[in-house]
Amino acid sequence: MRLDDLLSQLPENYRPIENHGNGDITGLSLDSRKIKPGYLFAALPPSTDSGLDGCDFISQALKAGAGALLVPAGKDISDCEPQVPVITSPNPRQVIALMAAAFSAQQPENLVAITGTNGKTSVATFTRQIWEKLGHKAASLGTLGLYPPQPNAPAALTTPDSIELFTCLKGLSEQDFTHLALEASSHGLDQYRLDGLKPKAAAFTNLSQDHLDYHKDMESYLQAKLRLFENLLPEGGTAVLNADMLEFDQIRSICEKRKHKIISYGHNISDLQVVEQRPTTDGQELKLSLFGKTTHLKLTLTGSFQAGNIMASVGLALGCGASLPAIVDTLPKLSGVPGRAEKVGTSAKGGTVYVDFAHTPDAVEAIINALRPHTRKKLSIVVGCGGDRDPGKRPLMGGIADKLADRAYITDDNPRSEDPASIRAQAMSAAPNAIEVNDRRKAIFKAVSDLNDGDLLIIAGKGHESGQIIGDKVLPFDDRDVAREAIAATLQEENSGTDIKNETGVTNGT
Ligand SMILES: CC(=O)N[C@H]1[C@@H](OP(=O)(O)OP(=O)(O)OC[C@H]2O[C@@H](n3ccc(=O)[nH]c3=O)[C@H](O)[C@@H]2O)O[C@H](CO)[C@@H](O)[C@@H]1O[C@H](C)C(=O)N[C@@H](C)C(=O)N[C@H](CCC(=O)O)C(=O)O
Repeated sequence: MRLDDLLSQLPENYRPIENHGNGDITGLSLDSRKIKPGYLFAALPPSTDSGLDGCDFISQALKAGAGALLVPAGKDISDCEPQVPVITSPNPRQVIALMAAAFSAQQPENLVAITGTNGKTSVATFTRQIWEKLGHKAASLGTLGLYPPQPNAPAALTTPDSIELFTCLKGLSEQDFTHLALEASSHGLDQYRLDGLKPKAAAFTNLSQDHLDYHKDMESYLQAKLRLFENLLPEGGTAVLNADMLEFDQIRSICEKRKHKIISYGHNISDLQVVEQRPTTDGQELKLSLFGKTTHLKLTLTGSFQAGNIMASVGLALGCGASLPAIVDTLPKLSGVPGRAEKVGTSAKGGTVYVDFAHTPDAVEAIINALRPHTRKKLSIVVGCGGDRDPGKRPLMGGIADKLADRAYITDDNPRSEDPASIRAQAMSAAPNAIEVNDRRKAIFKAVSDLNDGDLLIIAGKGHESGQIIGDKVLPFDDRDVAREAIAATLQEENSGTDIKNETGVTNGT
């Protein structure tokens, strides 16, 4: 594609301010290591103080055959002596996303995006399942990757970078996927990774403290998420908003100004209202008011918060034109999301073990409250906090676990480059009754071995993840596998009479 043709497809007010020359563009990349001959290289400024500057890789990109450059306006790159067209923009991140969307050209026709601190993965998964059950070819993309899996699918990030994202959307369209539910992380929205997306509907699940290492304060975090409704969802698109959120009125008024159709949901009075919830042994029974009409429903999903997630998915499916009765018919058949309130087994003495991805104060509180009705006896939780991430969360998470659970075990999550003992100490500072265990595996073994008949254990933090990040290494670690091993050990202990508690290595506790 000719560079000028590509640029002419961008909205007028987003076109780069300078354009020196023209040429054929064979592809786009924001990573010099992925440049092939004829590609345009977008040299992006760092997104954080410790990030790298893409302009430092221009020479490398030119050596690899870059056919054009996109650089930040005002940046002097004369040292690199580029002999290719150079375009400049005050916001190259946004411009490369819009270019990626124009270059890839195709997106599934029914595309929805979900933002919010918690629940994005569940809502994306349930929305995909609803569509599948209605007979559509549907996919979901987010923290769990692309489902159904496809070759060359984006990996690693919840919201992939713009080039991976739009290449993926094109691939899905070419394979006749008509529906896609996409998670929109606050990093992704803030870094314009999704600009150029054409969603029909967007949902805001909730807002609580997370990612303040990046966004600095809650207002900036909220503003990043609001970009989905203010900048990406087109006029007339459907905004699915959680009426239980403190920020509901603020978000609703933004959506009204943008002339979005609004569908509210939640426990408060709303279009898709959860009026009553009753936990059952294998799920829950709901009394709903759907646009004023009372409806009773049985879900095979554990966890009271799943009712809200289901309502968000109903709103998104409505926003893409499905009929309410048809959607409601699919709901009893929806299945849970891996690593989200996932039941992994029962210990020898009869305690049930769940794994959940909860890694924010709010999510820890929500999962405890959601699973509490499912136990007749004691509820325990294993929890840890990530290194190199918002340290303000640590005492909050420790405090909530200590206060709401009958037994809290504080251990390591992904310590990354930080000293795990120091992270645990910050969580323990607000958790006077918690038990500190200096190794996640040992903590899970101890918590499982402490379970008695009717108890319930939540292993929080890592959900579906299959690795633990220690230093710069990702070591194999899946909470579900470790929990199953620990459960097997209790059965073995019961059969052989050995005491595995002596092998749990608890270093300190109160
Ligand atoms: C903090 C953050 O979000 N950083 C993202 C940001 O990186 P950055 O631009 O600041 O810095 P950099 O990656 O060090 O490099 C700068 C530029 O130089 C380029 N480069 C770098 C090296 C090289 O040899 N050649 C080269 O061209 C890079 O491609 C990049 O364009 O832009 C990059 C390109 O899009 C992202 O890959 C990178 O995500 C990093 C890997 C990351 O870990 N992000 C996490 C925090 C994230 O985005 N998480 C969210 C939320 C998850 C959740 O909700 O829990 C997500 O959506 O996953």
